[in-house]
Amino acid sequence: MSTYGNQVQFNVYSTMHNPDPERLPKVYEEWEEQARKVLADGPYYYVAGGAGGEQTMRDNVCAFKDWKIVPRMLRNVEERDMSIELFGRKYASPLLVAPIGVQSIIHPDGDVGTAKAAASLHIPYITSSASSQTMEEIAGNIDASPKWFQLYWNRDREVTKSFVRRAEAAGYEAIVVTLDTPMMAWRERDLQNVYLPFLQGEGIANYLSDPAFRNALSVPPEEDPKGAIAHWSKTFGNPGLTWEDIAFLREFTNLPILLKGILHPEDAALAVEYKVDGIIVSNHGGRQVDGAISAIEALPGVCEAVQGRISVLMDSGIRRGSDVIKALALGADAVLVGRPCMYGLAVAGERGVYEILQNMLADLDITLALTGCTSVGELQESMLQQITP
Ligand SMILES: Cc1cc2nc3c(=O)[nH]c(=O)nc-3n(C[C@H](O)[C@H](O)[C@H](O)COP(=O)(O)O)c2cc1C
Ligand SMILES: O=C(O)C(=O)c1ccccc1
Repeated sequence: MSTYGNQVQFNVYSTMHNPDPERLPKVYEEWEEQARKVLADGPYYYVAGGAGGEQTMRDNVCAFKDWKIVPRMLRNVEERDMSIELFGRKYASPLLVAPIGVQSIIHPDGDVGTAKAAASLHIPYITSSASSQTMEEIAGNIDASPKWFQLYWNRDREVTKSFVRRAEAAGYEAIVVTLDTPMMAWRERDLQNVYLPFLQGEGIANYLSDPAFRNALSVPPEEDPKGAIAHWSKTFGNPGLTWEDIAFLREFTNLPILLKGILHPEDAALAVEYKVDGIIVSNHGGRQVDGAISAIEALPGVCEAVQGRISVLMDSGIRRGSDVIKALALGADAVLVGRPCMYGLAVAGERGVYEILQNMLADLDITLALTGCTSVGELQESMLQQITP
């Protein structure tokens, strides 16, 4: 047997015979602890912090505990397959790397390092509109590996259109429109640390290199960087967005469109009506609305509304293989891994992200087998028991 899962499992276990000289953690929480040690307060809390009192951020992780896996036995789980299909393309596993902006504040390897780590494990990478390196540079570093582009809808529609065309030209295979961030939330940590990386010109590479963005400036960013940053701040978010803008985008591109940040079943139904290809159930890692429902709690209601008509992905709280199992059993087709990759990046750059993802894949493959399944498609809600507090 030479499945993908078996290969990652073998790679992970072989380190028992040849211990890693860097001694990178295997315990997930240790990555978090080490990241805390290597990052200064500003960048650390930018990544690890959430909106308001951070209740939703904590709930995202805790709510997974309300569902317990009930494993099945004697089911011959020797041959396994973690692959999935989305929009007519086969992917090696149900993991994707979540779009995360400003990775230059975490490690000099930045977005390119994270993207390369994902690519070497055949995991799709979602480039953020707020990436530190341009979408073209990131794409150029991962060649034919699967990649999607996350769109922050700019107030200037010409910039938005230009981003989509650039993403198409650079080989991105889907557009993820993030809906939950028309403005930055009330983030007490960042306010206290007086830390907003964009104001230092971090995370705006796609804008500074964009012809439509540059057109709107009276002086080029090279001559007046402060003016360019000020223009970015004024135009970045778009609180005026409505479903009609989604209808416009549907006409504008043939790439699959996913809406990220859906939590309400009625919005999920609207997404179907507006003919997008998928949604991502997410509360942005608890970084936007404190007090919002956790993503895993929202998932069953959303899947019920969608009835399999479009793809449903989820993020916010995925930390281990068993979390992936639960999300898939509750109806997700795939999940996005966010902060864990950033802790890996902080600790060991590209190599750290690779380790985080490889460990999660191996954990997922093993836990899938021990649950009594040979493919992720077999996962269903009847394999979980909900514990009501
Ligand atoms: C530092 C940081 C930056 C992020 N930047 C973006 C972004 O640019 N675009 C986006 O759609 N989501 C962004 N997100 C949200 C992630 O895509 C994802 O929804 C979130 O991290 C999931 O929560 P988790 O990481 O706690 O599992 C960001 C998250 C973090 C932690
Ligand atoms: O910080 C975030 O959560 C986020 O989505 C973002 C927004 C703008 C630029 C960079 C990241």
